[in-house]
Amino acid sequence: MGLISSASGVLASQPVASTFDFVRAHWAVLLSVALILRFAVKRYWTPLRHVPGPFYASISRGWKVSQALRRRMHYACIEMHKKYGPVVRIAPDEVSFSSAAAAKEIYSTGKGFHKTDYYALFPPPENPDIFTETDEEKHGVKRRMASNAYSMKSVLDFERFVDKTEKCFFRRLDELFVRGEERAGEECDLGSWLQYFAFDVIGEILLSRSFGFLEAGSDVMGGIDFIEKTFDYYAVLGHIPEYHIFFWGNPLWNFVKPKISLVTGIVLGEMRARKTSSDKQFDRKDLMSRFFESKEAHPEKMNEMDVFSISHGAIFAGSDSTAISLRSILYQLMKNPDKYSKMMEEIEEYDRKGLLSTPVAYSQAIKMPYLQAVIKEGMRLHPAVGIPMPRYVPPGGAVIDGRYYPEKTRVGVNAWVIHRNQEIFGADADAFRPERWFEDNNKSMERNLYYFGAGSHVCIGKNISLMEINKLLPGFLRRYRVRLVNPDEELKHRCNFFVPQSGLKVYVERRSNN
Ligand code: HEM
Repeated sequence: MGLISSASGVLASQPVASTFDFVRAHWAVLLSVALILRFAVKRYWTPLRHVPGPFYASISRGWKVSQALRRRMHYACIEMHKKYGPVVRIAPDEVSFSSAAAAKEIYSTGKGFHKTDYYALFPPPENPDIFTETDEEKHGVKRRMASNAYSMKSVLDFERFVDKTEKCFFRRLDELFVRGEERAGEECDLGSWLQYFAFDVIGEILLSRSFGFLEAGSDVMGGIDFIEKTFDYYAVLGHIPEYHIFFWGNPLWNFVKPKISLVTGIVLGEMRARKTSSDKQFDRKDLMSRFFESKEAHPEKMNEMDVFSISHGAIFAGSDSTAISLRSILYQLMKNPDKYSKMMEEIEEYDRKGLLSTPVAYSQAIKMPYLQAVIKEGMRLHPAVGIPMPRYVPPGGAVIDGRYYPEKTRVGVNAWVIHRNQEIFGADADAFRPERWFEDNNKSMERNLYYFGAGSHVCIGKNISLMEINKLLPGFLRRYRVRLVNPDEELKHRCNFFVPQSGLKVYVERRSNN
C-alpha cells in the first residue's frame, strides 16, 4: 500500500529500500568471500604454492591472458625470470622454467610430457593435424605417416621448388627496387617480401604451385592477414579454451565469420583436382603427393581428411616461422656491420673458389662455417615461437629442477628465455655474436637451442626450413647489398604464438650479376 500511496510514498519506501540494500550487501559479501576463498584455494591449496611469480598469476589465468592480449608473452617471460629466478608460476597450475636441466626433462622423448589443451583449439578442429593433435597416440600415428614426406631425402627433391621461388623473388626485387636510376633510394619492406617468399615457397613445396604473393607484391586476397588473425585469436583463447564457445566456437559465429581463406581454398581445390586423376596425386613429387602416397599405402591409418589437415598445418606452421627466422638473421647482420662484412668475406671466398653455384645448392651452403654460425645466432636471438611450449606433467608426477610437480601440472620453457640464459650462452647472451659457435662450449650451447622445439614434437619441417634458409641467404647476400633505412630503430615484434616482426625497411642495391 505504502508504495502506491503518493502521500506516504517517501516515508513508506524507505524500509523497502533498506531491505533491498541489505539483501544486496549480503550477496556482495557472500560473493566476495566465495571469490576470496576460490583465489585462496587456487593460490595455496597446491604444491605450487612455494613457486614464486606474480600474485595475479597464482590466483587466475588472467596474467597469461593479459600478456597474450598485449602480444608480449616473449618479453613478459624474460622479465618474470629476471625478477623471480629460474622457476616462475605463470598460472595457478602452470610453471615456466629457464634452466637447461628443466628443458631436457620436459622435452626429451620418452619422458611422457604431453602437449596441453592449449594446442587443441588451433585449426582445423574437426580433424587435428600433427601440430594440433594433443592425443599422443594419434599424434604418433600422424607423425609417422608424414615422416617420409619430411625426410631429408624428400627435402632434397624439393630444392628445385626453392630455386624457382628464389628466382621469382630476385626478379621482383630487381624490377621494383633496384632497376634503373628512377628507383635509386626506394625503400623496400624486406620483412613483407620475405614473408611473400616464405609463403610462395611452401605453396610450391606442398602443391607445386605458388600462392602468387611475390608476383602480386602484396598479400593477395588477405591470405596472410587471415592466418595472422587466426593466430591472434587462438594465442589468447588457447589459455582459456572453455571460453571459445562464447566467441569463434559459438554456432552463431558461422553466420558472420569470414569466408574460407585463400590458402585453405587452394589446398582444398588442389585435393579435388588431384582426385580426378590418380596419377595427379603422385606425379608432381611434392609434399601433398607424398601424403597421398602414405594414405594409399596405409588407408587404415591415414584418410583424406588427414591429407587435408596435415597439408593445411604445413602452411600454418611453416610459412611465418621461416619468414621470422630469415628476418631475424638479415636484421642482425645489418645491425652489426662487422659481422655482415665477415659474412661477405666468406661468401666472396667461396664464390671465388667456384664453390657456389647459381642458385646456391643446399649441399654447398652447409659447408660454409660462418654462414652456419650466423643462422644459429639469428635464430637463437629471435626464436619463431614466443610462448613456453606447454606440456602436462605425466601420470605419477615428475621431479623438475629438484622439485616435485604433480601430474597434470602445466610446465614449459620459452625459447626466448633459455636462449638468453647467461649460464649457457655466456655473459653476452643478449648480443649477436656468431663467433660464439666456434668456441669450446659450442656443444653444450647447441644442446640448448630450442628454436625448433625438441623431443617427440620437434619441428617436423626443420629440414625444409633449413634448406630454404641456407639456400636463400648466400644467394641473396651475394646478389644484393642491403642496409637499414632506420639503423637506430629497433625492429618491432608482437607475440601471437609466433613472434613476427614489422618494419624491416631497407635500401637494396645490386652488387653482382649472379
Ligand atoms: C625456420 C622455420 C621453422 C621454425 C623456427 C619452426 C619451429 C617450430 C617449433 C618451435 C615447433 C614446436 C612447437 C611446440 O612444440 O609448441 C614446431 C613444430 C612443428 N612445425 Fe615447425 N618450424 C619451422 C618451419 C616449419 C616448416 C617449414 C614446417 C612444414 C612444412 C613446419 C611444421 C611443423 C609442424 C607440423 C610442427 C608440429 C610437430 C609436432 O608436434 O610433432 N615447421 N616448429
